[in-house]
Amino acid sequence: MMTHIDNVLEIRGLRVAFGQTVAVRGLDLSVRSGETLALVGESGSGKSATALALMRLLPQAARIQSGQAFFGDIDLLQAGQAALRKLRGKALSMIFQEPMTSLNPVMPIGEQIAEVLRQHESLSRKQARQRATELLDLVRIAEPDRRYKDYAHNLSGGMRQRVMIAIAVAGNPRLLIADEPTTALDVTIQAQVLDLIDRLRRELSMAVLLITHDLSVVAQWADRVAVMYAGEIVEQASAVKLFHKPGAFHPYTRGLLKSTISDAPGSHYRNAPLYEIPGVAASAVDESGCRFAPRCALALDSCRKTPPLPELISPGHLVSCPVVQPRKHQNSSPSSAVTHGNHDAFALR
Ligand SMILES: Nc1ncnc2c1ncn2[C@@H]1O[C@H](COP(=O)(O)OP(=O)(O)OP(=O)(O)O)[C@@H](O)[C@H]1O
Repeated sequence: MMTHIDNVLEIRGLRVAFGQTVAVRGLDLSVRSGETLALVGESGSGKSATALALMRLLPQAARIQSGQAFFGDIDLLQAGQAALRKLRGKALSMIFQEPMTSLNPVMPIGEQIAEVLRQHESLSRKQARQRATELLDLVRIAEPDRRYKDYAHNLSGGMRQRVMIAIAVAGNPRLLIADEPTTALDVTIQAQVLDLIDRLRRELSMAVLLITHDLSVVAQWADRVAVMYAGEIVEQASAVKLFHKPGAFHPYTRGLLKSTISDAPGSHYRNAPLYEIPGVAASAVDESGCRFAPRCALALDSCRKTPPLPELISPGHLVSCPVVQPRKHQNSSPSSAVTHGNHDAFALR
């Protein structure tokens, strides 16, 4: 097996558990070469567990129960440590939320980059220094020669994240996994860092799997969006479709969209009132029916019993919800949808 020619990564049936808690339950997802795919969902939905499973960096307490994740012809979930060492930081790279914890506090940042370079390729000290300085320049750190000798604590949060990005792209990755890369930063710095990642994506022809809970980030920087709820992908669509076109969306996605005041130019959710999805996130143990049903105003009786399967409702738009395909379920009674007077999903179709 290997990935389809257009895909850099193909995940099938990924299941990750922390003891009894199933964090990721049968996740299917592909990342296309060169695209930014945003993996979106609220805290605890399993985004980080997915990323860490792909990198094979899950904590001891976690176990990959099943699945495949093809990166070229390598199944990341089966690969041995030697194969993983050859991939990580090179063809497959990751940046994390808090760069301070990943940088060595007692080694100048330039030297840290040079050291990573020397692990990748056989470079002389001088060549590694030269290339590290170029990388600092690539991530737009001014006066890279001088900054080479700085320590992490001399840098602002945004600069530290730039250094981490320089390290992550040093091996020319085909896929960069960015897990909440800007959550710890001020909003203006966030935009700069995301712009940087996007520029590098184009210049280095890499794909980006952007993990975030922030839909305004998605609207601006993603090509496609996968919405995750309680360990499953409930919807996949292009960002254009999600933010700029009316349509039928998964009730959870609609809640997310409504709860985000999107500043994206032209977004039809712009200035929408802040909206909270009622209820708490699904218990990670309960297995039956749709995981979102207990919080869903549109849930049918059948939703509580049968897990919904993903259906292609328009080109490139997959939804796991029978309610957004009402014509196929004319005999079911959309009881709560009627009593709540919430016909959006039907009206928009
Ligand atoms: N170290 C751990 N031990 C036990 N359970 C964990 C651990 N890490 C995560 N989990 C559980 O796995 C599930 C998914 O967590 P994960 O961190 O992947 O979510 P997330 O969507 O990335 O959330 P966040 O945005 O808060 O990081 C959660 O239900 C969480 O309780």
